[in-house]
Amino acid sequence: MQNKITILGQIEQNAFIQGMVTGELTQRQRDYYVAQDQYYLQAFDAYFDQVVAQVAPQWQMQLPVLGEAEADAHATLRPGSGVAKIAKDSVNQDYLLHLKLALDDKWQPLSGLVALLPCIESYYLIAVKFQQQAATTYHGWFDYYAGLEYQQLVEWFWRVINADLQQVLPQLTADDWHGLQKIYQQSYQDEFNFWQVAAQAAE
Ligand SMILES: Cc1ncc(C[n+]2csc(CCO)c2C)c(N)n1
Repeated sequence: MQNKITILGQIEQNAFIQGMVTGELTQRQRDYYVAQDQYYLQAFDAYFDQVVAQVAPQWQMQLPVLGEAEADAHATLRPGSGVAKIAKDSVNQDYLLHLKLALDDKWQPLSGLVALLPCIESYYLIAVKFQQQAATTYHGWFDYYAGLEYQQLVEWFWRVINADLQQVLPQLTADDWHGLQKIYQQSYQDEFNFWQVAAQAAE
């Protein structure tokens, strides 16, 4: 998991994240991020449902229900009319393809959960890290992802992955284990790339 820490560190230094912390993002950067994320979340929701359908009913029942606050978190980025004209980019497509392939991997739902975990946990870890120092401009974003409701979703993922891992561990070969680590790793890399292209969209 060493690499996770490295990539998360890079994400934290990314210019878009830092712009949310200091309150200095251009309209174009915000529009670009929100446009890409609308495409992303649409696909993500379907993948998420697919994975949840494969976990034990006991876990399904414990899945925290998120309210509408996430849309508000996005709204704090104040997207403008430029959003509608931005097409899905290749970083986004590569990320979604990676998720799709992970959901077809033989270890389900584990490989799906492991692929989706960085999407879920990285936002929480970023928000917790910068919540105290973030300027008021985009504070709603940090408050939402560091908040109790979102934290419960992250903890659900960690619990379900741990339980599932315990169960299948005896059957996992070294190659399988390596494959799962690579899936997790790649999602972190794709998260980083996603922030990078948004940062680069500055005018
Ligand atoms: C590129 C990208 N990666 C992760 C998230 C975070 N995220 C993914 S799904 C979801 C809500 C759960 O239904 C959240 C918070 C994002 N928004 N965009």
